[in-house]
Amino acid sequence: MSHRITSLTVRDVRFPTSLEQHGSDAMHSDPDYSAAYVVIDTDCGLRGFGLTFTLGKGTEIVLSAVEALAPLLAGRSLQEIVSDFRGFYRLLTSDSQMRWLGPEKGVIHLATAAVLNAVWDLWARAERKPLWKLLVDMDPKQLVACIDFRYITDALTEEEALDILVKAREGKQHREEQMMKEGYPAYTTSCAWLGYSDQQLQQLCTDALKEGWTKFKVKVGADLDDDRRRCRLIRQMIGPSNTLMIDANQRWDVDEAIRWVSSLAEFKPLWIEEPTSPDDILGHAAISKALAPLGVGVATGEQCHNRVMFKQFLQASALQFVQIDSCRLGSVNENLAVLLMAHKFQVPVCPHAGGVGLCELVQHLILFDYICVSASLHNRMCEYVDHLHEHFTSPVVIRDAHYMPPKDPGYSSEMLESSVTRHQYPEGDVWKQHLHK
Ligand SMILES: C[C@H](O)[C@@H](O)[C@@H](O)[C@H](O)C(=O)O
Ligand SMILES: [Mg+2]
Repeated sequence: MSHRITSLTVRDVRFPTSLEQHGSDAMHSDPDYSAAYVVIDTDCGLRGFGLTFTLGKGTEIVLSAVEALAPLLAGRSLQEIVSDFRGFYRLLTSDSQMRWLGPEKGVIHLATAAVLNAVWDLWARAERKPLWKLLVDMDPKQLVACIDFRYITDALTEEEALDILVKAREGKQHREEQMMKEGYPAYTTSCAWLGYSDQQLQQLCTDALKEGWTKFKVKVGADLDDDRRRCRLIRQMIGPSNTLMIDANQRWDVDEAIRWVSSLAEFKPLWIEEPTSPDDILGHAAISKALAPLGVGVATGEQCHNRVMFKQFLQASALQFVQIDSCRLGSVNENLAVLLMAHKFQVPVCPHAGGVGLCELVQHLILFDYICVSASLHNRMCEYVDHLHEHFTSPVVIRDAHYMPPKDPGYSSEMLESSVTRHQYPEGDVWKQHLHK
């Protein structure tokens, strides 16, 4: 079957999460978790669903960018796209007029992510496999053919990428079975958003410990005394052997970051996430160097806009944890490049998730990473946030603080139509209520 694309629609879907301070951090005090939600229709009735994540205002700008890319898909068949996926990725990212808007960064790249996520979903559905399994079953040559190596060959060549994938075939079957049984380890960020009170933090942390969570992330960066109090509280609750991470969401200058984190080091965080501007590679390198003696690593990636940036972070030893994001990078294609580079540089990948739909999507990528690339769980875990899963047709399944591999065909990116209609901005019922208050 050809699965020829007949139309692409995109909708502005917003959830009023800021009302309860869910998702709040030192830079984003009122996030309304939102998505530019894409649906691709084909002539045989099969549909592909994709999204990119936003924080509310400005989602309409992403919608315009998606609409600008849409003609590049019209009339093409799925086969035509995936048989030269590298070429199609390049077509989308290198349009000679639209690339001026990026290239491969900002709103236009978020749009690329949303569109290509829908194409990957369509492909996995056409193959009747969850996306992670589609990737796991793909031949290394076919996987490599999805990646645009332009700008990264000084760090990773196509031959090296192929070699990594071929070598990792050993033990692959066993790792797949292990994932089916145990799932992929996760950590939770749901207990300690910056806008939560100490009491709320204590209650959520107590509940999470009961549910079997052992790894916790706390938001920091607005006020040092508050941070010390909150980190002490959570460290006392989780005990010395559980894992604590801290996340400043880009709040500091480089020296300030070093000073601030040094004074939180007694609480033994595994990493400080986004200490400074996500574009400051040398700044992150300086912070990494200064904090290494204290046993604190640097993590970043949720706003690292493309593979070229990740390449330089890795080359400059500027990060110790790579946080890929399913909706920031150019979909699976670009994420594959980053997973393979991280493996070459021997830096663990701990994906960014949460938001709306990010857990649903990125679990597929990290399962693939373990089964077919890294073959290691050392210092590795995938973020989990307990919001908005009920709006998806195949929500994540967490068992004992592990992501259980999705079974439904696709990229787990389809939202319930009723949720989309209710949350569409500004005409959905949820927004009519809020906007008219
Ligand atoms: C605004 C968002 O909730 C962020 O705070 C969130 O993505 C966060 O950085 C995270 O690491 O989960
Ligand atoms: Mg973060």
